[in-house]
Amino acid sequence: MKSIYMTGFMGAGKSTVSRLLAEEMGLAHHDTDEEIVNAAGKSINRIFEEDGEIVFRKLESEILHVLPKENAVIATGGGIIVSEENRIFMRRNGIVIFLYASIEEILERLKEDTTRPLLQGDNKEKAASLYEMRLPLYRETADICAETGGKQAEEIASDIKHCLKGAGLGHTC
Ligand SMILES: Nc1ncnc2c1ncn2[C@@H]1O[C@H](COP(=O)(O)OP(=O)(O)OP(=O)(O)O)[C@@H](O)[C@H]1O
Ligand SMILES: O=C(O)C1=C[C@@H](O)[C@@H](O)[C@H](O)C1
Ligand SMILES: [Mg+2]
Repeated sequence: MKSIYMTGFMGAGKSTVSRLLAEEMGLAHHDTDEEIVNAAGKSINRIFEEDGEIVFRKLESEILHVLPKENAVIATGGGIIVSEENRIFMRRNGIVIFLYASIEEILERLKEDTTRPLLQGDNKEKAASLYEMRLPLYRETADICAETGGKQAEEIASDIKHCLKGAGLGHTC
């Protein structure tokens, strides 16, 4: 089958849910953020600090293009959809699943997190404006939208699997 690209804002649960979904469906699992860290040999924070976001985005797009286009579940980074070329690539080559969580839920999930450079500092307005700017891009790129609020990762993975099996594409949220 075509690979599954999981998209959504930071903290939506892409890394967590994609791993479970891959296990449940017997597919390979990849995470663009992990691949970037491995390729660069340093953390995302350090890439942003030492090389800048533009270099990070270039690596992210390169990695997206070389990951398997079949039989894999791929967790993407929260900003992958900012590039139109990446959006077109994912739509053309795979099934795109948008994990939706409200900004309140995201800020709650990530309140202790120090690994996401774009959310460092206690600037909720900045996070909310990035979220609002990206929301239409997640929506327009998605084949399936999965609501994550109030659900455990296992339940979300299982909902997605059933949706895919029933070919119930086209959910909105
Ligand atoms: N459904 C959920 N309910 C509550 N917490 C969750 C849920 N899914 C994930 N989390 C928690 O939220 C945090 C972020 O999850 P995860 O790393 O999977 O997000 P992500 O979408 O991959 O983020 P990023 O875009 O930054 O890579 C983790 O601490 C994880 O345990
Ligand atoms: O939303 C974003 O722009 C990001 C999300 C993370 O997955 C990482 O890719 C990085 O922290 C940037
Ligand atoms: Mg992740």
